[in-house]
Amino acid sequence: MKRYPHSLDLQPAIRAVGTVRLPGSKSISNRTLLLAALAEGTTEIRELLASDDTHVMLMALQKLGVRWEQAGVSQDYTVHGVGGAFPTHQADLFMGNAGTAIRPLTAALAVTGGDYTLHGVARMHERPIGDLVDALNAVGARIAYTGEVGYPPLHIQRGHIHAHRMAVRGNVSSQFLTALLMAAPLMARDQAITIDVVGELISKPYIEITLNLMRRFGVEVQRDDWRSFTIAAGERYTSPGAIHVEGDASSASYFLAAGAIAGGPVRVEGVGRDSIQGDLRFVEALEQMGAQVTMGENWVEAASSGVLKAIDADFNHIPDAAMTIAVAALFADGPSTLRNIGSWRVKETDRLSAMATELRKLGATVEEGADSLRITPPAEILPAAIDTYDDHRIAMCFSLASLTGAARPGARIRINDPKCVAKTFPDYFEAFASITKDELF
Ligand SMILES: O=C(O)C1=C[C@@H](OP(=O)(O)O)[C@@H](O)[C@H](O)C1
Ligand SMILES: C=C(OP(=O)(O)O)C(=O)O
Repeated sequence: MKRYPHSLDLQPAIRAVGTVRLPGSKSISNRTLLLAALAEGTTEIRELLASDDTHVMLMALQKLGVRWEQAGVSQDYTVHGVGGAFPTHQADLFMGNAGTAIRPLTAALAVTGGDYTLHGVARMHERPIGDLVDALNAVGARIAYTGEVGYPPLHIQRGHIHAHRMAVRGNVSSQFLTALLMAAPLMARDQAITIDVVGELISKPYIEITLNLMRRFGVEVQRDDWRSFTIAAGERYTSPGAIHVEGDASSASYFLAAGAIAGGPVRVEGVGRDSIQGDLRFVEALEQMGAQVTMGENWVEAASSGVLKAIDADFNHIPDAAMTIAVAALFADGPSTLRNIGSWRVKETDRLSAMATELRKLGATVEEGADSLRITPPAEILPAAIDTYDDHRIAMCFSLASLTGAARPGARIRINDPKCVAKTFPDYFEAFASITKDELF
């Protein structure tokens, strides 16, 4: 893995311009790995993301007896599907801090049967999983907490699943519904299964990614809006042969915001107008702020010729990319408000509180609500050492404060513990350096 120093100093840059080839989508990579493992047949996965989160998924699948090979030093993998049940019935699995690994694997292991323990880094043991465990145990799974109730570590034993209807709460994380949807065909052997969402569902576009990939692996889900999802009896995953992983739209947000703040154009390659990732809707927020965005089949570009406009919007549908808007708001012409982002509190860190603290270091006035942030930009961005809380997105989005916008110049930014970017984007700072210039041409 990459080596970064304990802290990284970013000099102010007066222009952002260039092209970045994006790493693969985390959400698509980890879903594809699991579906390929569960499917009948062999799947070629092209351009899988290389990062901590995909590493824990690959290692877990290996421990579960799934065979896969990497083609040389490329990010192309061959996964030999096991056709429903994992060959290894006992395993201790380290999940790091990957929500996209622990949640779907918990459901898949609980319904296929065996004796498994799942644990992760300290923060993983503070991230809720109770709604998913409740939904599974209610239909006969046997999942126990070995630490605090409601949180990993988990001990999964063979249960007796008898379900034609399940219910799951959707207001803490959409990953619980994603996990049940992906595991449902493993349960729906003789009868259809309906999953009802109880209460509000957050982060909805991630469910579209789940349904899209399930469809590519041969399983069609009938849905009633966002309320209930039905998987017919006898559906099973079959390999589509090959799957190409799109570039990561959340990772794209940093470069596109750089183009919007500091002139541009900045182009990202690997994701484009047919993307299945909701985070691409981040560009709508950039446009509202006054940036010019253009999009092709496999690229997106952002530029700006003036002062960014303040924004007041609901960001529930793009919780990850919304962090990028919070830093872009430093360059706006007035106070911005980000609403409906309460899920930030249960991610890599309490992101609402951490973002407020770090934005204040740069001179911003920040009001932290229960599920919102109001950011008033400073007259001048102050030099600061940004703490990253082991949160890759904090490390990445605060790099933007080193850019010079039309409203105010960027500052000298130190990023403490930058290596946390390895969760989704190990080469982030090299890619960022490649588009920042300290002279106009
Ligand atoms: O399903 C997914 O791939 C994800 C869903 C989102 O989580 P929540 O549903 O918990 O908001 C997002 O923040 C996370 O990075 C990836
Ligand atoms: C919330 C995130 O990750 P996870 O998939 O672990 O939930 C994230 O990547 O911002």
